[in-house]
Amino acid sequence: MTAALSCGGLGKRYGDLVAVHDVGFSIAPGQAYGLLGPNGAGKTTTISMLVGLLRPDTGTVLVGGVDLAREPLRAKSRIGYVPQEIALYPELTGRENLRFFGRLFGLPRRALATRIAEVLDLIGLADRADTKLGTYSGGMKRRINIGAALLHRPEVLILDEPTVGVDPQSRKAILEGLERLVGDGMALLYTSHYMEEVERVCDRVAIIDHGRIVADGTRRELVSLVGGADTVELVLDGDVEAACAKLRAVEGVAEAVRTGAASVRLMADGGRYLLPSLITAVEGHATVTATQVIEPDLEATFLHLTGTTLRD
Ligand SMILES: Nc1ncnc2c1ncn2[C@@H]1O[C@H](COP(=O)(O)OP(=O)(O)OP(=O)(O)O)[C@@H](O)[C@H]1O
Repeated sequence: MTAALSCGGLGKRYGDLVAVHDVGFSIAPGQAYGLLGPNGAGKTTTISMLVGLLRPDTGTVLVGGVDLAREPLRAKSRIGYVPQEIALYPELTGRENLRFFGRLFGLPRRALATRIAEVLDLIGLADRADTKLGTYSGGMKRRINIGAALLHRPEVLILDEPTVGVDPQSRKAILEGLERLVGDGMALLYTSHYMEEVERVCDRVAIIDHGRIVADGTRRELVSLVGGADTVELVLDGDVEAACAKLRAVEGVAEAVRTGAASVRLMADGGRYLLPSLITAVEGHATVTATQVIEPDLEATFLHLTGTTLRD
């Protein structure tokens, strides 16, 4: 089967900074692929190259087998792109905003009215369609943004952190809407630094850090990379930096990083059995006031592979 979207050897530099290096993956119709990485990892730069907004220094992008560099219009017509920034008209209603974008895509007037009604249903905003956009919450505006990207029935939908700054109700509507689209055969590229969303929406995930894909696979494949290691979170009272150094030296501890003024997160094989040793190790520097042991998930995989947390 021809991939809905594939790329290989993608690279981009900004002066001396390597923003993206040798990124490649392939997404089948009906598959949701996640790019998971912290701010600055290179997600937006990668997406900008995939949608034809930024010319790659190296590599190729194929949309449904069509080469983006050779046939940009044909390739782009198959993509729906939802950027991070919202660019809509506050004085127009939700429906009028969609109409504006539909005309921009050159969709015929009559077909457009029907399509707008379908899209409004899909994004769960049919009942608010005729009120001015200026009265919408951030999450509702984001849903209109997603609707605009769907009007021309793209085969691939690319979303750049679609739930940042979004209220819980809209977040739920967005995630459910995306799951329905994927169920109907759309290919999805979803970027986020929210591990729970990527775990929920995506069949396959690439972990991206400093512009490189450090691992990719199904959730299960990625989590198995951590082996049996648990994540242990400690809240400490005292000299946290010195305590962190002591924790790193405890046998069985793979990494220990500070995650806040008084908190440390570490990875350890059989972490739950190490708690007494951890508490003893920090004695003289700090007291452990709370502990939590978490079994491996994508966040743990990320920490294991990169030595940093997703949100620092
Ligand atoms: N136009 C630019 N000029 C110079 N450096 C840039 C430019 N755009 C991005 N960068 C740098 O490239 C790196 C990757 O940025 P990018 O925006 O792709 O990351 P990201 O993972 O999307 O993060 P965010 O979620 O914050 O957008 C960062 O170090 C960023 O500062």
